[in-house]
Parts: sequence; C-alpha cells; structure tokens
Amino acid sequence: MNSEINQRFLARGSQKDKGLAVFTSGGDSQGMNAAVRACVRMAIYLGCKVYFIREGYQGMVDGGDCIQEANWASVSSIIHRGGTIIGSARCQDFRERQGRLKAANNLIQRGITNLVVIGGDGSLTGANLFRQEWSSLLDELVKNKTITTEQQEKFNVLHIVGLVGSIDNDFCGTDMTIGTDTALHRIIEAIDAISSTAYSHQRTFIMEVMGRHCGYLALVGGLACEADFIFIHEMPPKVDWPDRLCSQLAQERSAGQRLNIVIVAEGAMDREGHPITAEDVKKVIDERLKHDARITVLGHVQRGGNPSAFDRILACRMGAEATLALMEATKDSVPVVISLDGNQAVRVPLMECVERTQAVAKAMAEKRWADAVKLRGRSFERNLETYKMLTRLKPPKENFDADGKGIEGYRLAVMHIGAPACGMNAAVRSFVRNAIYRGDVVYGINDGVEGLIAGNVRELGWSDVSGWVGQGGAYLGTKRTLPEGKFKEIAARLKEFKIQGLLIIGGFESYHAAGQIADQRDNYPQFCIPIVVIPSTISNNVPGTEFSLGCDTGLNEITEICDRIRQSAQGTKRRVFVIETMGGYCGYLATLAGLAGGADAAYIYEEKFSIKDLQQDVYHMASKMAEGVSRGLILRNEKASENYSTDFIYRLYSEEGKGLFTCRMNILGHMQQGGSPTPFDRNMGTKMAAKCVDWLAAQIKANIDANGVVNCKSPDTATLLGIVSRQYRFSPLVDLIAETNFDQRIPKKQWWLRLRPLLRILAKHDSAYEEEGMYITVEEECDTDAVA
Ligand SMILES: Nc1ncnc2c1ncn2[C@@H]1O[C@H](COP(=O)(O)OP(=O)(O)OP(=O)(O)O)[C@@H](O)[C@H]1O
Ligand SMILES: O=P(O)(O)OC[C@H]1O[C@](O)(CO)[C@@H](O)[C@@H]1O
Ligand SMILES: [Mg+2]
Repeated sequence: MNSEINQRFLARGSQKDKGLAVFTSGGDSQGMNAAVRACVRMAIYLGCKVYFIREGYQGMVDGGDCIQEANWASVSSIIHRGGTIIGSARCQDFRERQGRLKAANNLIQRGITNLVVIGGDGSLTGANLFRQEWSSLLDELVKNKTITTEQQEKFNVLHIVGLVGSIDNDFCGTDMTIGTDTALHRIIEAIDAISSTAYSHQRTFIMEVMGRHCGYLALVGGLACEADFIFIHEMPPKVDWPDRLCSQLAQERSAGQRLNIVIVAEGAMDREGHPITAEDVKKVIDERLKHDARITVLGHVQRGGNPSAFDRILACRMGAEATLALMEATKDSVPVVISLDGNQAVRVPLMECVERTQAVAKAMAEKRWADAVKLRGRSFERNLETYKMLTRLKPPKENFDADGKGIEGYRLAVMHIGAPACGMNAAVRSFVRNAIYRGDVVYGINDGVEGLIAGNVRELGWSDVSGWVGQGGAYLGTKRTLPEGKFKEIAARLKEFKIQGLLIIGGFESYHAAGQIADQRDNYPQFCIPIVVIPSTISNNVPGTEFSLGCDTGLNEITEICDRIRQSAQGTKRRVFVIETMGGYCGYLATLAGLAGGADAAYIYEEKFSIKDLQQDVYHMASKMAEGVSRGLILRNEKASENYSTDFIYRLYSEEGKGLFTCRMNILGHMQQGGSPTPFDRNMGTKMAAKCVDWLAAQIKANIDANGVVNCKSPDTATLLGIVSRQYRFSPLVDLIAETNFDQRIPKKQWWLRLRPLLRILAKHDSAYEEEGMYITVEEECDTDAVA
C-alpha cells in the first residue's frame, strides 16, 4: 500500500495561480450539493479560481453561460438540499467524439484543465475516455485551427478527479457512493410505512427499487427491512423462481407471519436472461398463492429528499479531498477517484475503477454470477451471504443431529448494558438467527445485569425476533447497572443457564462491565467464557471503534432537527441558533452534526476554547451577517465546558449580536436517542452480530474440554468488536484500557477530531487541514469488508 505517513497540508491561499471546474453528471443524487460546496469552498480557501459547469457534460459541450465562475455565496444554504443546484444531464453529444471535441475547446478557451466530475459509473467512464483522448483532441483542434499550438502546449495535460455521486452504488472502488445512503433511507421509510398496512390486511407487497445494473439498493434495502425475497442482478434466480418464491412465502405465512415483502431491483432477470418485473412476481403470487398482493414502484422518490447525515459528511470530505488532489496533480499523475474505504478517504486510480466496473458488467453478461459478486467487492459479498442466511426459513439439516440438537451447538447469551440506541434490536435478531443457524441455543437476558440476577432470562427462537430490525429502543430491555459487587449472583445465573459465550451490546457501560467481569475470571470459573462487546451508543464514546451502533441514527436525528430549526428563521430574520447536543463529554455528535448541518461552530470538550475564541466567533458571525448571511448555527456538546454553558453562549451571542441578529437556544435532549434506526445502523448491527457469533463459536471451540466446560483465560477471549481503520476488529478489552479516559468516559484518541478543521474551513474560518486521502489500488479497496 502506498499510504503516506507524513502529514500533508496545503496552506490557505497557497494555490493562487490555479483553477478548477466542477460539474455534476448522470442521474442526480442527494449529497451532490454538499460535494460541490466543499469543492468550491476548499478551492476558495486555497486561493484558486473555481468554475461551475452547469448541466453536466451538456454544459461542457455547449459552453457559453453554462461555464461560470463560482464564489463563496454561490454555494451557501445548499448543503441540506437534495439534487444538484448546478444541474445534471445525460448527454448524448458527449458520447460522440465530436461532442468531446467541442467540450475540450470550451475548457481550453477558459484555461480550465482541472476537473472535478461528480457522477455515476457512466460519467466517470466518460471522464476516463476524455482524459485518454485529450491529446488527440488537442491535435485535432490545432489541425482545424480552433486553438493555437501555444494553447496546445500550455494546456496539454487534463487533470481529472472523480467523485462517485449516484444512488446506485454500482462503481467499483468505493464502498459507498454519494447518495446511496439517502436512497436507502427513502427505501426503508417506504417499506416501514407499507409494513403496517400490509400487516393489517395480511398482504404481500412487491416493491420495485432502482439500480439499473446493480442490486445493491435491493440487497441492502432487503437486509434493512427483513424482506422475504429479493431479485437482484448479481444473483439471478433460476427459471423455477416462482416455485421457490411461493414455497418461501407460503411457509412464512404458515409460521404465523402476517405480511410479506418482496423487493425487485429494476432490470432484474433470471439466469436465462428473461426479465423479472414486479408485475411478473405479482402474477405468480396472485395465481399460485392467492395472496392479496400489491405493487409499489418507488421510482424517483429514492433520488429525492434531503441528503442523510452520512451523505453530507461523505460529500464534504470527498469534495475537499478532490480539490486538494487536483492541486497536487502533476503531469505524471493519473486521474483518481476519491472514495471511501471503510472510514478512510482514499484515492484510487480512475482507470482501474472503470475497468473493474466494466468487468462486473461483463461477468453478468457472461452469466458468471459468482465472479460478478466477487468483483463488486468483499462488502457486497458479505451483505449477500448475510441476507441469504437471515432469510432461510430453517437452519440447514447438516448442522443438526437426528434429534434436532445442534452438532456443534453451544449455549450463548445476549444482553444490553447502558442506554438504548437504535440498531440494538437488529443486532440481537442477527445474533439469534446466526446462532440458531449454526445449531446453538440462544438466551436473551432482559434488563441488563439486574435482569440477569433476577433470572429474567429466556430462550429466543427464530421467529421471536421477527420484525426487530427496524425497531428503535431495546426490546430486551437495558439498564446502566454495572456488575461490580454482584459477581457472585451473576456467576450463579451463568452457571444455572450453562452459558458458554456472552455478547453484551451497549455503550460505555457495556465495555466497562465486560472488563469488570473478565477481571474476575480467577475468582469465578463461570466468567471464563468468551465475552464480546458490540459498542452501541449515540454518543460514539467507546474506545476500540470508530463508530458505535446507533450513532448514525442519533446524528441523523440532530441533522434533521437543525434543518428544521434553521428553516424556522427563513425570510427576513437574521438569527443565530445555539443548539445543545448529547454525547456526555464526547464531541462526536456536535462535530459531525456541525459538518452535516453546515454549522458556523461546534464547541466540544475535547477542543478547549476560551472566552477569546468565543468572542472571535461572535465577531466572525457578525461580519458574516453584515455580508448578507442571514442564519447562523452554533452547536455545543452538553459537557463542552463547565462554565461556558449553552445558556452562557446564547447570552453572549444575544448581547453582542444586538442590532445585527437575534439569538435562540434549543436543547435537543432525548429526542436524539429515539427514532427509527437508519439503514446504516440496521446493517451495522446485523453484520457485527453475525461476526460475534462466529467469533464466540471459534473461541468456545478452542477452549472447551471433553465435558463441555469452557475455560477462556487469555485476554484475547474478552474483546470488543469495533471498526478500526477500514476493518472490523476484535480488540482485547485489556488493550483498550490504556486508550481510555475513564474519568470523562471517552477514548483518548478520536479519529473525527481531524475533521474539525474542515468544519471551520467550510464555515469560512481560518484553519489548517490535514489531507486524508491515501493512494490505494482498486483491489485493496474492494477487499475491505467495510460496513457499507
Ligand atoms: N462510455 C462513455 N463515453 C462517453 N461519455 C459517456 C460514457 N458513458 C457515459 N457518458 C456520459 O456520462 C453521462 C452520464 O452517464 P449515465 O447516464 O450512465 O449516468 P451515470 O453517470 O452512470 O449516473 P447514474 O447511473 O447514477 O445515473 C452520459 O449521458 C454521457 O454523457
Ligand atoms: O432519471 P432517469 O433518467 O429516468 O434514470 C433512472 C435511473 O437513474 C438511476 O436512478 C441512477 O442511475 C437508476 O437507478 C435508474 O435506473
Ligand atoms: Mg450509472
């Protein structure tokens, strides 16, 4: 891997002689505006000229007013808006050399040789071709005397950086394209809404989702909504699919399920290449099962609405990186795509991505389905495996003996400790089903440590967890009580239920509790079982992971509320909102919601601030207001400072802003913990729990004696499953102690702190931004089993 170890900074105003143009192309996607904004603002910060090319490639071909210089204000108040304010198009002209010739001339006439392309697979394929042809296009322009040889020489290299903006997530080389997460939000909102009416009428709903050539939306939508059957391009069913579909749906109904959801990706086919439409599926269900079936085609709803917090943040990071990558490009550098690999912004060669994307299409055309899935990447593959496993009606026979007992069956338990967070139920469902699938017995412990001591423990069956994925809160019940002082009672219950492996899902308390139990292994043999924690809290303050389950939902709740609060001042008022977020001492929510909401400042505990900083920010706000900005957004983490309280900041802004703006304060409180889990949290909970089952089984197997007694003593048998620099990782709890600030209950190092300068730069403050993007190959990117 060619990662850069040294920190890389480009100073403010250091690129005064340069320029770039940005455009959006293909189907629009939510988050494109945030990407354009970040790209423009980073360019202005570096001192270079920046142009919009309106209406995608069509604007490049047509030239004229379609190419305009942009300024700071041209991208104000757009971060929360879906679509693209600079327009997008599907452009036939650009597919022809003649069109590309015109486009090249239009760029040269304005001296533009740095391009940021924001679009899908088609747009980036077109960009790749444009770059490959560039010198021959210039030759032709010289030949027909459209440009001079001096111009040819001066503009002989075209630099291109691509950002993948498409809801389809069909481009190899990135885990998530800008817009995909929001499209999934739209899909699950629709399916959740339909489920209640389907339940009432015992109906089967066939939902058609987008994704012309890629089944990602159908697959992950299916995972996030417990769909009973999906039809996707990469895993087409055999021609006998009607039999399989009907037997699956019939069995589910006979097991008591009142509704069924079938998802059909647009353009789905069977293995012989016959199209499968929602109508075809309905016909089969009507005729054979006589179910009351209905079709809903989600269509462009999926491309609409406000971008999710994830897409806004992704777009901010990618947009800024795109500008930086262009500024660093030399005549020898290859065009790159800025993408996300796990949680890391990376730069992947455009050509490799295009080739791999085309290889997927080829594999599908040649009916090499397994290859197509592999080429889509490890994360797609894993999603598919998980989906298949979770929707099996019965565990495979080979995992059970003649009496129906699991051949390698262990006795596992799951519980929560800490506050509830969205995604916990999805994790429990996945844990239960994965374990049953293997032949294990699973116990659900209600109400945390207190419930365990009270013996509030019950075996969970396959259908006990039906419908749990989309539910917020914690169905098992959760409490904050720690095990300290109650070890004897806990050990007695673990013994009574013969528990051989334990999963704890929860926030900082879960991590703390698991550590306390593991610490007592020498005193209580019942604690010598493998123990694993899935960090789950909106605060995202658990060490050993970059993301906790539930923090994405919390972030989206805050982001949406901030949008609404800001909108309340639309019109003539000049107003500053001071908003307090949760998080304990952890500034994750305030910072990330600040980035996603386009906030002017976000005050947090981890970054000390003085009265001087506050004063400067107030003056800064006043000067922005004087320049025409009408609304301000200030976020403050609940424990940012003992004395500079939310009320204090509100009063300071109120006093100093007199005559210029009014000020209002909002404390968001527990609404941040509620809501419906986002697709990200549903998916993350599902995948993490599946990994925990595998891990627990492997640990038990390695440490069990002939009498079935498990004796885990080594530190690596008590772990926390986290996402750490691009990968899922089981970290021994003891290793995390040194990384933990137990007083403030936060990790000592927090990755997202490096995004704070970006927040300031995008809000027109001075700051020094360290580049994120490391260079990797498309193989490296696709091999990551990321959360996406
Ligand atoms: N092979 C190609 N050669 C030249 N230009 C292309 C090529 N493929 C696509 N383009 C250009 O990119 C535009 C957008 O491509 P396309 O319609 O495939 O959408 P996309 O970028 O894949 O986005 P999405 O699939 O998300 O809608 C096309 O209209 C065309 O102008
Ligand atoms: O908006 P249009 O041009 O009808 O295109 C629809 C297509 O665009 C996408 O939304 C994005 O590529 C596809 O999922 C869909 O097939
Ligand atoms: Mg496309």
